[in-house]
Amino acid sequence: MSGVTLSIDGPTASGKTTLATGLAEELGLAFLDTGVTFRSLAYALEHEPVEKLRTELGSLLVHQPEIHHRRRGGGIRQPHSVLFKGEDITQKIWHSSLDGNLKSISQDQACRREILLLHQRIVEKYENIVAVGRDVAVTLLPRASLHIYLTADQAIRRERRRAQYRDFGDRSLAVGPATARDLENRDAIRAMPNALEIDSTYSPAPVVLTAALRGLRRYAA
Ligand SMILES: Nc1ncnc2c1ncn2[C@@H]1O[C@H](COP(=O)(O)OP(=O)(O)O)[C@@H](O)[C@H]1O
Ligand SMILES: Nc1ccn([C@@H]2O[C@H](COP(=O)(O)OP(=O)(O)O)[C@@H](O)[C@H]2O)c(=O)n1
Repeated sequence: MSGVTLSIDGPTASGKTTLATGLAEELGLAFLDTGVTFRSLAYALEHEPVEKLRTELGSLLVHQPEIHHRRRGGGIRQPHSVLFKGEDITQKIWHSSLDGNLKSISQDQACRREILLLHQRIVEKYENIVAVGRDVAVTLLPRASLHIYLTADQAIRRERRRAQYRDFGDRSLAVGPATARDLENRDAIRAMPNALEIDSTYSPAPVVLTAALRGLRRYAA
């Protein structure tokens, strides 16, 4: 299968990253986590005013997506990384103290437009890519081979996040209900002809991956 593009949207801790990684590994895709860019801007906002981030984003921030080999070849060919003004900030963007900044960035429409331009320049470089976020089907990859909306009950998502970050005391455990943007996005995806909605509440990650691969075969055939 060549020219595979996939979008995955859904609320916090629904399993987007897990599914994207599985698909990237299975199919040898680049993996763009758009949330990483939002988190990087939240970090950058500690150092630069938002006006500068908006107008100079393309030169201030370099986001390299992860690139996977096909499963039999194995492993990650290039790990994801983010450089801000040349400094590698990949490990610095997860701290819960950045939650307020993250909210400001994600609600700033001008910032969202600049972030989208940055992501469009990234996806143009890859023939085979999976992108993950909150609005990627609608904004970034409207012509993807398959659009996945992944969901799970809030209590389950909260429990998963708590388990995931058990050994990372400085990370945010905030898991809210699906936001208005999530629901608007879900409805837009439901209206797309090549869309697949997966509820992972009672489905372990390998089952979700199998469902996504089956969906891809159906729509990309
Ligand atoms: N289908 C699933 N069933 C159980 N746990 C899962 C499932 N998918 C992901 N997880 C776990 O839930 C946590 C959050 O998943 P993650 O992929 O980081 O979510 P997101 O990217 O949507 O925030 C991780 O610890 C992951 O291993
Ligand atoms: N395409 C995107 C990606 C992330 N975001 C915001 O950035 C935050 C961090 O992204 P993330 O992918 O790490 O988020 P979670 O799924 O872990 O909540 C999200 O909670 C959203 O507020 C967004 O608004 N649009």
